[in-house]
Amino acid sequence: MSLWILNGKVWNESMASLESKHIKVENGVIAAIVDNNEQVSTEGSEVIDAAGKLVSPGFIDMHVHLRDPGFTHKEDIVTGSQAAAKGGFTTIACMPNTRPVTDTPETVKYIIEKSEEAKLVKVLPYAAITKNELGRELTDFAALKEAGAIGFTDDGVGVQNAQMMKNAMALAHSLDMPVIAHCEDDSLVEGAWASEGEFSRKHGIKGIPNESEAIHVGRDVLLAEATGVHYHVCHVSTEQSVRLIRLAKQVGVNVTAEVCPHHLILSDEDIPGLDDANWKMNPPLRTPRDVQAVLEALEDGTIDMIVTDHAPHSSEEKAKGVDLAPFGIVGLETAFPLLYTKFVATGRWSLGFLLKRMTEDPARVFRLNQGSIAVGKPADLTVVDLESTRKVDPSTFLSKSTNTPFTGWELQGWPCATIVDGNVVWTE
Ligand SMILES: NC(=O)N[C@@H](CC(=O)O)C(=O)O
Ligand SMILES: [Zn+2]
Ligand SMILES: [Zn+2]
Repeated sequence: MSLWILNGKVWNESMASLESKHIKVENGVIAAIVDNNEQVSTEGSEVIDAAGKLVSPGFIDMHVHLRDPGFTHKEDIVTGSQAAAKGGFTTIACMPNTRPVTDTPETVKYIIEKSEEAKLVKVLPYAAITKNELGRELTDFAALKEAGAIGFTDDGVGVQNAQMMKNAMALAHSLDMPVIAHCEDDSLVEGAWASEGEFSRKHGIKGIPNESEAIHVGRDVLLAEATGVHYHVCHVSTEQSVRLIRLAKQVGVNVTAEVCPHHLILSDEDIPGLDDANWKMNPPLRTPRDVQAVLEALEDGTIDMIVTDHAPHSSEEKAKGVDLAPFGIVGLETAFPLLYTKFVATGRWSLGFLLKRMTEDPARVFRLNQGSIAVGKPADLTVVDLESTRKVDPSTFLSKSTNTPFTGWELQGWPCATIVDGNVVWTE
């Protein structure tokens, strides 16, 4: 079965411009890319008319919570994959803070099998560093790798003990696997939910200091240097973390990092008040100074990629109020239009830069055979209508959850079709 995607606009990095192309897909693989003024025979093929639309490598999101097994009232592998497809993502990596925690080969295999059955997007499971993410005992890294885990992380919590982290890194390195870290020192956080800044001062609430994140980043880049492991920092949110990662990269430590759209776009000063838990996430929205720092770090390559940290929670859970509600916001269905509207439409970034940080860079860092449009590559493609504008309306989300602070935002550049291995898995 073959497919032609006709007249789509493909980003050409060397020309820094869009060029109209016809793309042929055969057996799930890109078979030809030709100039759109060339005559092609589409007889017997499926055809997608992409005239006027962007055709991008499928977006890759290395930080997603699918909540399956165990918390399927928030999300499951199918709905999370549908939300990903609607957001233009063709590959997602899912976090192990499920119930049970993804700390055994059986749970890793369950995720792989269920996502393969769903035939939607590619789902790459992370496994936990410690059993039940309790920080007490390492999981069986070799068996988890064998089952298909792509890296180790206790996302949701920081690994508090330095020796435990060092042992994890040494073992992961011996298996040629990365360690992905949620950086948070519990002793510096205790009960707070918002950042130490204007917002916490104005409302007289306890704040989370920047050092709670950066202290783990500093510790871990030293441990990564000592062990040689590929160490990847989750959801970087502070100026101090950026400084440490930049320095570590300068001296050759094998460290990479990610940032979320909300930490690039919102600060603590945007939080409307104390009654909407959709502004509560971990790490918290930091000060405007931190927002500038992570933005500049993404731009100069200190931070390698953008991820959503899609963290669905039910409306009932979020209605418990800011102190009791769980941390986290959904992200898959708004990420691209948010970033396009805020940074590309305003002229701060080129379109190519945004696409690179959402495709080629995550593929490079995690050694995935995706992230570019080239003959012989899997036909994982996203079609985007860069002209379309629409308001964020959570009632249209395919995710089971609607916990977003972006409701009502007028955004431009919505995905309109998502193709995985040559199959259309979502279309408007
Ligand atoms: N980011 C969040 O606020 N929440 C995540 C956990 C995490 O990513 O640390 C979750 O699992 O809900
Ligand atoms: Zn985390
Ligand atoms: Zn997370």
